[in-house]
Amino acid sequence: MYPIVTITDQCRKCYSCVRSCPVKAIKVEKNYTEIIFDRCIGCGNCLSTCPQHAKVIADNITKTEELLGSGGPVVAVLGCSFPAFFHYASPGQLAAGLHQLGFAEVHEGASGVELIAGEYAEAIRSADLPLISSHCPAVVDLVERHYPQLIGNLVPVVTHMLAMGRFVKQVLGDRVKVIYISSCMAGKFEVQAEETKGAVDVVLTYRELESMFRARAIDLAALDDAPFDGREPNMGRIFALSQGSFKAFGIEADPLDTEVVTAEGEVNVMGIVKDLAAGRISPKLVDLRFCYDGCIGGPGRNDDLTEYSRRNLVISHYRKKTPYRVTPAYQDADPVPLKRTFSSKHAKLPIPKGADVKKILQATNKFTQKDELNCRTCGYRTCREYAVAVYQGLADLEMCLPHNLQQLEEERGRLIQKYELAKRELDREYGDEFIVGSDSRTLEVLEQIKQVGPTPTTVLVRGESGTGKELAARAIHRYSKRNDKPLVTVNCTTITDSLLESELFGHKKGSFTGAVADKKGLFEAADGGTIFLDEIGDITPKLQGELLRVLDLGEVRPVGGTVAKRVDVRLIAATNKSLEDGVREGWFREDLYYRLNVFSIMMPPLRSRVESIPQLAHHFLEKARNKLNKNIEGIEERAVNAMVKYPWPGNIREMQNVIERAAVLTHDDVIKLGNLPLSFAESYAEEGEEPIDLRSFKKEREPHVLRVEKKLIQRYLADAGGNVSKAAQLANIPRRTFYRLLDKHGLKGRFIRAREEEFDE
Ligand SMILES: Nc1ncnc2c1ncn2[C@@H]1O[C@H](COP(=O)(O)OP(=O)(O)OP(=O)(O)O)[C@@H](O)[C@H]1O
Repeated sequence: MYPIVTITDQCRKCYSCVRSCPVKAIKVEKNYTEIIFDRCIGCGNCLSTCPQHAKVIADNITKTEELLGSGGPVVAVLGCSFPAFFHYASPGQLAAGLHQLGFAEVHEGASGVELIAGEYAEAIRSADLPLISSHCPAVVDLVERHYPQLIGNLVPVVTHMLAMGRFVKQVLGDRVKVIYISSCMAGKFEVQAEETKGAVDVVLTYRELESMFRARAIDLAALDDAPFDGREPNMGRIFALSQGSFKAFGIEADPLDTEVVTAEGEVNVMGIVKDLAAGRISPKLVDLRFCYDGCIGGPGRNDDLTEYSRRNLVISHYRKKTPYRVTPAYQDADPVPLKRTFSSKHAKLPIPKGADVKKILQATNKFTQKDELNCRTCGYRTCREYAVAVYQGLADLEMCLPHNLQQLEEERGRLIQKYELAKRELDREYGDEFIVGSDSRTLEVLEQIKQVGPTPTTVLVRGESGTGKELAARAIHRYSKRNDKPLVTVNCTTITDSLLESELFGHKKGSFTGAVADKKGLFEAADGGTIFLDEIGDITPKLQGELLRVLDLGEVRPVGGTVAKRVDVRLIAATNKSLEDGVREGWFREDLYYRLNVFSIMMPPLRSRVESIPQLAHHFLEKARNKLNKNIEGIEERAVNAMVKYPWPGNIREMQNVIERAAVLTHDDVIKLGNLPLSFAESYAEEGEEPIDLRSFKKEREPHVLRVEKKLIQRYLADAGGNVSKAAQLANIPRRTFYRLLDKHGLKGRFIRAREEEFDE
């Protein structure tokens, strides 16, 4: 298991981790960033810099608890910096707390420092090339993974942590499990390495230990001191401090010395390692620690304390006496093997050619050197470094912020253009003359709209389907003082109830499956403007309740949220259902009904707007002409009359469709009666007819059929210019049948005569 885990859906790709990673061991995936463990040195920078806490330490508590519960002996070894973390308890109280958790013995890691001190002194004596200390696992990883040419420079001695693990296991036997507790992250990587496996079983951070105490309600400050086990350390206790290793190893540090170099912190360490690798420096020993302030500044440090107070706490522990249970087994133990080897873990990445880098730079709009801003927002120091990382698959193109901004700007321009087009299209669809008609009912509706438009009153628009309810809502908004703000239209029947709720009121992240982020609702989108809820009769009582709340309190509460937001929205609702029936039958809330029905407008059906039919017909022709881009000049009078005569249902949309269809069908520059569906010709033919005798269907039908048949024959002949063969073709019947029909209706002689006269001329 890798010691650092990415919580992928928490990552927002801010590239903080990329910026803070000293060895670029972060790969950018589509939705998150991931650690490349082959390159990672375990410095822990990505943990502390992630603002979303998307990089976390893998859980070692479970493993620790498993070991403690297994019945075998488990020994705790506390890192040298422990006094700087558990400042609220004495070392003895901490030891007592660890015993309560089930640890058989508690040791100080500082003893391990004293175990390896002699090896260090010997290594320095016999070295013939610059030595690099190997007690900081992050430095060891840095060399093994990124500067393998320096592997021979590493002091071939285990860290004090591993020395302690080997020491405890040598005395107590291999059955014992050793758990090392410190502020170090890299230690977690170190115990997994092939060369050092088995010495320490688990590495915990102080914070993980603290949460174990909390889970078991162990209050350290309330415990009596318990003695430590093993060998009592001395100078090893100051190892965690800056330059503490020299004191602990017995090396005299002299500030004027250029042979023994010491450096802490990422920048200094990286600088010295680079210098060594390049052969620019060759001191006798470089003592490196990756963390600033040494090990008391490790990634798992106690951030409540300053470096100064952490240092003081360690020094005061060094000076004080700590209770120890001294046993001969440890005092007289044989020396443990402390040598170790290192190996190259360098993962080679492909090296791009100049042309590859250039191509990547160009893909992010960098054509000249001036375009390379080196702004570092992508996490890389220079645009070229970033381009190389893209080539190596570590970074991706969308990480370049200036490029992204430019793309957004371009995209914005494109969207504005699209929006303008769509708006123009809409204006064409719902032109200024939005409600056409001069019949008394339409005029009455227009008057109502003009009156209610400028007020803040809620309006309920009623009427059959396709009678122009939405048109009326748009007109009301246009007449209102909010007409510079949005009109948001919602059709309440097209989506499910739960989705409609989140669409209208918004939702909080995680409030239901798929709610991956907070989302604003349409009420918020319409703030300052108007919302039009079409088919309001179809919403469920639960949603009716929420709606009532918005109307009463003027605030919306997002799904899954607790805090309501104020909105200023005017509501226009429409329905083709009888809400009164709804109230009676219980599917519509009475309180909401009264709240909506403050001002209601009834859209008249087409059948009661007969007077306006010619006007509407020309209006719809105009629309069809624009839509089809066809040059149609008008509608022949017969067709208009047929439409007036036609027993329309209520739906005006139907009339619009009839005209659009006719406009598609016509080959001329006018729409003719024949372009309308057949039923129009029939009803036109009935014009002036005597009242129908409903008593005998057969008797009544015959003359109607004959009349229509005759009219049709005449129409086909007219359309074919009197040419019988062509007329038969248009009617899609045999020529002989057509002749028979001409004969039957007494038209034969007339037409044939007419044709003959035509030829004579
Ligand atoms: N008086 C009118 N003048 C011009 N066009 C109209 C008129 N009435 C209706 N229309 C047209 O008829 C179509 C239907 O209108 P609208 O969508 O407003 O009706 P609706 O009552 O809201 O329909 P539904 O009940 O299906 O939601 C639209 O294309 C609209 O332009």
